[in-house]
Amino acid sequence: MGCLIAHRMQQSELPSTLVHHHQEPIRKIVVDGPTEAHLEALPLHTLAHGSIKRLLITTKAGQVENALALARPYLTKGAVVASTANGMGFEKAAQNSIPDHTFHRAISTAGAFRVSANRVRIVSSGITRIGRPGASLSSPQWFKDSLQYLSGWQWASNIEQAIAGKFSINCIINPLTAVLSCRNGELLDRGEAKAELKALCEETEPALIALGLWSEEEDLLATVVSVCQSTAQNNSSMLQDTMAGRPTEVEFLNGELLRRATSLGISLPLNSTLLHSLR
Ligand SMILES: NC(=O)C1=CN([C@@H]2O[C@H](COP(=O)(O)OP(=O)(O)OC[C@H]3O[C@@H](n4cnc5c(N)ncnc54)[C@H](OP(=O)(O)O)[C@@H]3O)[C@@H](O)[C@H]2O)C=CC1
Ligand SMILES: CC(C)(CO)C(=O)C(=O)O
Repeated sequence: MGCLIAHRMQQSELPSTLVHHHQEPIRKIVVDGPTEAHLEALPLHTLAHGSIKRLLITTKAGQVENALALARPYLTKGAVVASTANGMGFEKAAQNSIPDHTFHRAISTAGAFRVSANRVRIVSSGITRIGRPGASLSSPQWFKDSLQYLSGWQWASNIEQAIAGKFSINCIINPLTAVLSCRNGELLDRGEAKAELKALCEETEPALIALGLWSEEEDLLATVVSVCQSTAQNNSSMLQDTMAGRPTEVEFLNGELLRRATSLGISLPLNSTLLHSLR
C-alpha cells in the first residue's frame, strides 16, 4: 500500500518520501502498474527529528502502534497522521502512542501486493476515503493542499461508516478465502464455499446491525457477493498473508467482532471457529 501511494504521489508530482523501518535504504523498488516505475525507500532514522508534517502509515493493523511509536520523534508539532490499515480495535492504542497528534484513518478499495521483496504489483488504484474518527469535519486545508490531487482520494466526514462497511465485508471474505485457500471469486463458484459464505453472512449480519456497524437496509450477502464478483481474481490480503506465513489481520476483523458481540451477549460460533483456525 505504501508503494502504491508513493507511486501515485510521484505520478501526480506531489512531494513525498517513502520511508521504512529497516536500517539500510532500498535503492530500487519496481512498481508494476499500467506502466513500470521505480521508487526508493529511505530508513526512518536518516530523517531529522521533528521533520515530518504529514505521515501516512501503511503497515498492517497489528503494527500501527509500534510504527507510530518509532515515528513519533520525527513528527513536527501538529503533524497529521493517518493509517491505511483495515480492521478495528487498534485505534485507541495508536492514538495513545501519538498523544500530541491527531490520528486519521484511510479506507481504500485499492489493490496492490508484493510480488517479491522489491517488486510491487498494482491491481487497482480504487477509491480511498480519509477522515478523522469521532469528528465530522469538512475537508481540512492539508487535504486540499495534497491528497485531494490524487484521483480516487476523497475526504470522508463520516469515516466510521467507511471503516465499518469495509470491516463487515472483510470479516466474511478474508477468513473464508484464507481457510479455504481460494480466490475471492471461487467463494461463489464452489458449492460448499458458497454455502459457508451464506451461513457466515447469516450469522454475522444481525451482530453487525446490533453493533451499529451495518444498516438493516443493506443486504450483507448481496454486498459480499458483489465484492467477490468485482475482485474475483484476487487472492484476499488474508490469503496472501497465510500463504507467505505472515501474521494475518484476523484479530482486528473477526477477533474484534467477537469481542464486541460478546459484550452484547451475542455468540458467533462460525466466526469463533474461523478465528481459532487462523490464529
Ligand atoms: N495492499 C492493498 O492493496 C491494500 C491494503 N490495505 C490495508 O493497508 C495495510 C497495509 O497493507 P499492505 O501494504 O498490503 O501490507 P504489507 O504487509 O505488504 O506491508 C506492510 C509494511 O509495513 C512494514 N512494517 C511492518 N512492521 C512495521 C513497523 N513496526 N514499523 C514500520 N513499518 C513496519 C512492512 O515492512 P517489512 O515487511 O519489511 O517488515 C511492510 O513494508 C493493511 O491493513 C491492509 O489491510 C487496504 C487496502 C488495500
Ligand atoms: C475486498 C477484499 C476482500 C479484496 O480482496 C479486501 O479488502 C482484502 O483482500 O483485504
